Amino acid sequence: MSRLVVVSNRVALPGRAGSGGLAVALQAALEDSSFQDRGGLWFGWSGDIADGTSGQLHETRAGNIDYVTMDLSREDHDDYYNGFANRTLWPLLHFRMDLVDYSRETWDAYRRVNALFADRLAPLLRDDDVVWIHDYHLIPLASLLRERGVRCRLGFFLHVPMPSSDILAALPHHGRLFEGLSAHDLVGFQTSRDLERFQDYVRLFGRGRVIEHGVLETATGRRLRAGAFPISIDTDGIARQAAAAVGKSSFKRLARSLSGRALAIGVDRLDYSKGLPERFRAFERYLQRYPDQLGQVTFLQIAPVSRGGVIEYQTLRSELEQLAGHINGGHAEPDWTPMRYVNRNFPHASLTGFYRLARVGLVTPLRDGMNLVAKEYVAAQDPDDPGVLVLSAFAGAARELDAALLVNPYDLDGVAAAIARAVGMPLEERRERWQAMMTRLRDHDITDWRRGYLQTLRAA
Ligand SMILES: O=P(O)(O)OC[C@H]1O[C@H](O[C@H]2O[C@H](CO)[C@@H](O)[C@H](O)[C@H]2O)[C@H](O)[C@@H](O)[C@@H]1O
Ligand SMILES: O=c1ccn([C@@H]2O[C@H](COP(=O)(O)OP(=O)(O)O)[C@@H](O)[C@H]2O)c(=O)[nH]1
Repeated sequence: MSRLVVVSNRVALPGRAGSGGLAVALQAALEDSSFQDRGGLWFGWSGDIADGTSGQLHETRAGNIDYVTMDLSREDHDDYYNGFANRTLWPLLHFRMDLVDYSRETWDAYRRVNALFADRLAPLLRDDDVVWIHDYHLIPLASLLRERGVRCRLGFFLHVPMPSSDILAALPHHGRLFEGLSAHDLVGFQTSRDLERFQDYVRLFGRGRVIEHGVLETATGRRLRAGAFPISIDTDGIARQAAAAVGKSSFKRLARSLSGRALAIGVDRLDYSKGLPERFRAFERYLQRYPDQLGQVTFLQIAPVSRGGVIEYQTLRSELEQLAGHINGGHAEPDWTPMRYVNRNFPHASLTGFYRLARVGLVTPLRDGMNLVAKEYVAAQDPDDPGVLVLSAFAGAARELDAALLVNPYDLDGVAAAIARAVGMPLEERRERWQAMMTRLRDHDITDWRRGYLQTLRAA
């Protein structure tokens, strides 16, 4: 059986805390016991900024996984990660043309860092490896590996949305960037909508052809497979962890602090794609519109700081601080604060308990590739008394979790109404909705995602 080599910008290094669905999901996929005996290599950025130049490698091993990571210099980190990846591609891929940065320097740095990834990775590869490259940071990597003589099977998975082709075409270098994808044997997306939009792009702007659904011919005449592979979670593992969390002090402290009130919870990186200002405003709208429920719900928003070096994220942080203060200032009582806003990162072992305690899970991104928090919230519920998921129709997860209360995150009245409905929902309806979502998550867990993708890649 061939070795699996996973390549991503973000690596979940053993013993290092961090948030973000890609690292959480890949770690779960690689740790799966049914896979462990084959072993694997995870290659990516070390998370550290070097004093000098980029490229210093670090190696470590845990279980059957080798981790090889590379430092970036301050300049490369600023221009590749903060710059082209997170100020150009991230807003573009999340339908935010208004936030796209068009500077040419960061595009050069993006190409340079991808070339360095290729230089360092190519000597580590064997011809019978299966290489699985992840996300928008590394779109050109496969073509750069091919230029360096790499012949093994190469797959790509995009964790974020694929926007409509008209949006992609607004990027000055879109042709050069996206033709790099054709060096892969398989390109995977989160949902069939993302796949369809990519096929439209290849047809309308990429000078390629759709031979049949999921089989494309690019401008260079090369054929590649493309498909939808919705990422998932370790469903049973999360359920077990949540049940066990009830005995933990973090769970008990939070439960005590609610004084019998219902909890609504949001857990998101502090990112404008997550729709946090809209969610805060919708919660305020709920407080205004449903006076009969006033004082019954406490909203806890956990939002660890993310990409703090990027100006748009700094601005968002200030906006949220103001909004949280405004909402509490206007609605708090001497014995009740409607909103709690926390910028800390919590380990999964605590988060799963918080999810289980929450009567309402608020997951309302403006756009999201998948959103694993939505899936984790469902898996963490008590089957006898499950909470209600309020989920944005614009998250990839909404395609599978359609038994949630689906909302348009821009429609504050609609979100407020969904919160009120969730708070008052009878037990029987909560159980029915939860059961439908949990069945889906048990059938399509993280192991199913990894197997489905890799089987298709091996067959491609
Ligand atoms: O690595 P960071 O810059 O700290 O950001 C964290 C990750 O954010 C994005 O996650 C995406 O992947 C999730 C799993 O597939 C998905 O559920 C979510 O919708 C996406 O936003 C990003 O795509 C990753 O590369 C980052 O590591
Ligand atoms: O304090 C936190 C906040 C988030 N997460 C995890 O980070 C991931 C976020 O993934 P998601 O797909 O929801 O969004 P992303 O951050 O990748 O855009 C989930 O597994 C969360 O449980 C965490 O471990 N601690």
